[in-house]
Amino acid sequence: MHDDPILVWGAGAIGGTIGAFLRRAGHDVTFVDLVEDHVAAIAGGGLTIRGPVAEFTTGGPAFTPAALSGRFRRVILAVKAHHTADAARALAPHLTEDGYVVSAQNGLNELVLADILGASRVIGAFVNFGADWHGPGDILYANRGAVVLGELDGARTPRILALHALLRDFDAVTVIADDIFAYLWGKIGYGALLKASALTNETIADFIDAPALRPLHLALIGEVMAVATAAGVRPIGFNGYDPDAFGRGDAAAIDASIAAIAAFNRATAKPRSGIWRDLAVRRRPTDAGAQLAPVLAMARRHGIATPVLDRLVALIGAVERGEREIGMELAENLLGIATARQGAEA
Ligand SMILES: NC(=O)C1=CN([C@@H]2O[C@H](COP(=O)(O)OP(=O)(O)OC[C@H]3O[C@@H](n4cnc5c(N)ncnc54)[C@H](OP(=O)(O)O)[C@@H]3O)[C@@H](O)[C@H]2O)C=CC1
Ligand SMILES: CC(C)(CO)C(=O)C(=O)O
Repeated sequence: MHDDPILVWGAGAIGGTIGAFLRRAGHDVTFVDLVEDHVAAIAGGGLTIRGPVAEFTTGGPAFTPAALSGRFRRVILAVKAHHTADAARALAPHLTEDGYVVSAQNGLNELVLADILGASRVIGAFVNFGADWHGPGDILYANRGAVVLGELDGARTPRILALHALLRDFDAVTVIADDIFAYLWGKIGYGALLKASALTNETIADFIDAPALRPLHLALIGEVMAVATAAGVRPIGFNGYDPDAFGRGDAAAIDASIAAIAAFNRATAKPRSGIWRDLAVRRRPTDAGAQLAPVLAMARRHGIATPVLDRLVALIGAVERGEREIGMELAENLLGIATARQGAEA
């Protein structure tokens, strides 16, 4: 172990999986998490990765934020979007002036991190592998998926090359992007489908494959693409998702993309999204609103209507507050907004 230590902040499904692989590869990894019994399990050598991709147990120094001391040059942040600002403020004293935080998250958290830590101390990342935290030290690594890194300005710096080499010890096909925001916006479109699927108990694959829901899929992605275009971003696809197909309304290419996304999501041990798991299993607030907040704010700034995304956030909020129950009725409610919108535009 002679490289710079790595701090994983948020050692749940994503942070725990990446950190465990790096630890197994011989890197000096320290873990931070709010969940005390999970921290104790990791510190006691009981961090288990299980599932179809890999099975092993490791461990390493692990602390709650309050118990951590020292400063680090390399931090991997993997908390949910609604915890990003709190985590950034808590980790700031542990980040060296010349260090960086890489956001292994869904959403546009890089913008929040840049505000709090300064843009030069932030590296972007996009992750689409599947994992679930099942209990202290117990993480299901359900499927491999795209892992992409990038400096916010796309530069090929020595630190991005070094981070790339590091993360290839997690997934050998990790790539560096010239425009990481294009990938993050790609995940926002794809993620809108995942969020809508979380209103039901359907698997992601069945939800995406349902012909009756196609107007909803088109409306969700259409709204995201409209905001991305206004923001000057051309989203990039991954793991079957082809945003260009949706952007140009190419029916055959959309069919192929939908089929490929469904196939990708059938080959996983995590058939439902993290948001569904928070709503249905863990019964706690999700980060759906926080992931979409900057997108909806940009839509408002550009005068773009997003009725379907607005209703999606509202319905997830209603489930979080216990006012609505997950079920197909909620997807049909959302579908009604989508078809009304498409009718008005026809
Ligand atoms: N899981 C997946 O398959 C995928 C997840 N993602 C994204 O990855 C990110 C991480 O998600 P995931 O790993 O699933 O989430 P998890 O809830 O499994 O892990 C996050 C961990 O961070 C802890 N935490 C929350 N706030 C803080 C804080 N301020 N300081 C330290 N620890 C904190 C959480 O504790 P507590 O539980 O108490 O909040 C939890 O243990 C999210 O942005 C998610 O959308 C992206 C692709 C796939
Ligand atoms: C479903 C998954 C793993 C992406 O494939 C995801 O991003 C999530 O659970 O939020």
